[in-house]
Amino acid sequence: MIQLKRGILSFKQKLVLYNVSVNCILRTFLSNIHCYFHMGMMVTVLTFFIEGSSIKYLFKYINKGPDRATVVVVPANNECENNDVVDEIAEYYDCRYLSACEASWQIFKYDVHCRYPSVVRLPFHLPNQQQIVYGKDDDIDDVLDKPFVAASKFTSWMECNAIDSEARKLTYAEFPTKFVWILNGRFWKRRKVGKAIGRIHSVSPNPGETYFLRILLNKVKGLTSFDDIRTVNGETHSSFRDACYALGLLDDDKEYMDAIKEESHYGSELSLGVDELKNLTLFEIEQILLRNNSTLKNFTKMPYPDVESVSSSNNRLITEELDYDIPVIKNDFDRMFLALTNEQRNIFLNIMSVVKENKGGDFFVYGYGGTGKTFLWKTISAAIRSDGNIVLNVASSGIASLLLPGGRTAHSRFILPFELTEDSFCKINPDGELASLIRKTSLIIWDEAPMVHKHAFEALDRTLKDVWKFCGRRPEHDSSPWHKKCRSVNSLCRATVTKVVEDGEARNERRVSEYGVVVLNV
Ligand SMILES: Nc1ncnc2c1ncn2[C@@H]1O[C@H](COP(=O)(O)OP(=O)(O)OP(=O)(O)O)[C@@H](O)[C@H]1O
Repeated sequence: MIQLKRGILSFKQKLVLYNVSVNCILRTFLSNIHCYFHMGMMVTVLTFFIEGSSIKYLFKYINKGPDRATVVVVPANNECENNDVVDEIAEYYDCRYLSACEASWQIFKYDVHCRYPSVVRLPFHLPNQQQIVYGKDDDIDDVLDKPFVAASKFTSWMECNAIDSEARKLTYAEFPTKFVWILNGRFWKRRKVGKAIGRIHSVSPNPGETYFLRILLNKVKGLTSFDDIRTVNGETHSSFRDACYALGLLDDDKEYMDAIKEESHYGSELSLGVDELKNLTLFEIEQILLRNNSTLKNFTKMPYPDVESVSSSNNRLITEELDYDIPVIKNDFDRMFLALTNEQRNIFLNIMSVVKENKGGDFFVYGYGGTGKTFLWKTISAAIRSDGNIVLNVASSGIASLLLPGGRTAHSRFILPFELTEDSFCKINPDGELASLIRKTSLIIWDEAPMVHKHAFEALDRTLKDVWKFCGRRPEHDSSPWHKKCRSVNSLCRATVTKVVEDGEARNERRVSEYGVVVLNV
């Protein structure tokens, strides 16, 4: 932890520097954290330490791209006089500012990025269906005569298998570990140095034969022709699908049917009728297909589920939020609850009493960096989730959202518009799944709230009014919109975090309190 105390920069409470230049500070940092980054970025980081006293921002800032600026280039006075015609194209500059460090790095031609081991993409295709790229004016005969048509990476792999015994020991995906693709000659050659791994691109089951071919390529070695791929135990099958079955790579549905029958003996108390069970199963299949850009409607022989009759418990968002391992969460909660400090425990009990009694309330929590706010959110989330209830953890920034269990950015979770105005609304359909999720939610935790404009809270507030109006459960007499929502069904907490530095502590605290009042008044 670095803190600026009365003009003295201290590093881990050991190193104290007086009147040091930025370079010197940089060197100290570099030697301590074993990495390099831009001078400009470093100064920004230092500024953040000074203002935020948190090492966390170090990691936020090294991931940011280079700064951008709009620069106006004004001609010198004498140029203006001589040149009355303005040539906008000649005056247009598309530039990127390079800091001194980045510029030197580029000048010395150091690697800007590298990946190890390298990944070799392995295309594959059905017979005579290799992809060919050609221009609209190209002569088709010339195109077909080109070497890449006769020898694709995939067909060359089969040719290599025919002549090289080492090659026959490898599947297609393993091939690049021992062989190198020579692009100019269009052949595979044994690898002498280096390391690479192969990846066969995925294929959805929709195209059929291509999908089954991919399954075979991942399993079978030493194939020398398309016929060879379809041959299993000396028998050449008519399709790759049949070859998969013959190899036992695709089992029929019998094992699933047996499992369902067996389960039905144990679950005899289940009250689901046969039709209900069929409908629910079809609904689940439909959900899986929808996630893969398909639908049961594409399969004419398959029945379609009665979606209306499937209860709201099939709301995907609600299911996801309830899909926690409750015994594990309970253990986490017990451990964290015992560790809470008195201060944390008081806040915890205050918030939880509001949640449990369904009273509704708004809370604005702030404290120094590292004082255990995230720890508190985790404990509260575990308490609510272990009771089988829903808590929505959101944060103003993506990085802060990663620290929260099941966290999302507020923009993503509530579909907040990027350009916020005083009339903005979130794109939440009051009749939709997200609205149902919000209505079922016991608590919303919004981390780092001061990082967004108050219009974000106002937009959410307006939208939530619509969401609650839709189900007609909001009491009319209440005066605070947030409160109305909370009180009607759920309790709701907007918890915010900010950092207060020692220098100007009182000023910052006042600003934070003022912001808290603004947010709570939304
Ligand atoms: N009551 C506690 N018992 C044990 N460890 C705790 C407790 N409170 C906080 N910690 C630990 O202290 C560290 C800092 O806490 P935490 O990240 O929650 O602080 P924070 O206030 O959220 O910080 P920031 O504002 O920088 O995000 C974490 O490692 C956390 O696990």
